[in-house]
Amino acid sequence: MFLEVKNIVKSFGSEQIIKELNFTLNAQNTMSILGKSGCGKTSMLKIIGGLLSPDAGEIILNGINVANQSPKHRKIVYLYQEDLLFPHLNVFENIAFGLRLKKLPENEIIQKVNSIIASLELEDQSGKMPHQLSGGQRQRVSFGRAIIINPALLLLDEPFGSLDAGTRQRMQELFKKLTKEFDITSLFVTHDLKEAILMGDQIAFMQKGRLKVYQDKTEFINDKETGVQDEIGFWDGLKSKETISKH
Ligand SMILES: Nc1ncnc2c1ncn2[C@@H]1O[C@H](COP(=O)(O)OP(=O)(O)OP(=O)(O)O)[C@@H](O)[C@H]1O
Repeated sequence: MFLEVKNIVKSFGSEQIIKELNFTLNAQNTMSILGKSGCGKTSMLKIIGGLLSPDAGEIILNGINVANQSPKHRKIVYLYQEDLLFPHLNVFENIAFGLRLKKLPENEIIQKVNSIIASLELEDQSGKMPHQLSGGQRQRVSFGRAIIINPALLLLDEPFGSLDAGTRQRMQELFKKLTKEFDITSLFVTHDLKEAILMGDQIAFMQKGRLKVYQDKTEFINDKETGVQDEIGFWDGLKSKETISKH
């Protein structure tokens, strides 16, 4: 198993916000995590990424317990909705940043960055500064910056939350393509039911600090707690009202 999270617990004061977190994830798979506001999703990602210390538990990544390692040693990238691009660097340099830190030869940097820019369909934007880009384009640059350093695990916190429906759909398709192309393993937090189903090889639902991982999408869809049945009921109700009004 590529990622094993074992018995993670976390409290703030008397409030236990993460309760016995246990799950596993195979390499090159995406787990969608759905849950209401305040249920503990961001805290869980921050613990796995090393930005928040758990009170107890283990995070085993590729056979190594990283729970006590600093964030920069974990090879985990945490990407959230408000992407953080360097405002004074253009698209190419924002994406190249991680490689420059590693002091790779210039020709290798150029080749790698241009190849990612092409995969992200950003060829025409390469010289632009972040403030000259649309929200969806900025989000793609963030992906590029994350992917180019080959993270062992990518943590995505509602990455498409601020995008309009059409851009969001294109980003979902692009993300699917890139995860295959770059062998990415990821946890994908979303508030959107459809997105959770589309993006995840596995689906989990968080409620009051407890994570329930489903065996398959059917089990997730049939669980009344997730809200999928209410959604289906809503559309079915609308359809039958239309049928009645047509007659
Ligand atoms: N630094 C902190 N100190 C005290 N309580 C905190 C802290 N950070 C988070 N919490 C609490 O922990 C709980 C979980 O917060 P978290 O941000 O993980 O939720 P979330 O599921 O990501 O919510 P959202 O979907 O709204 O982003 C909330 O009750 C929140 O108030």
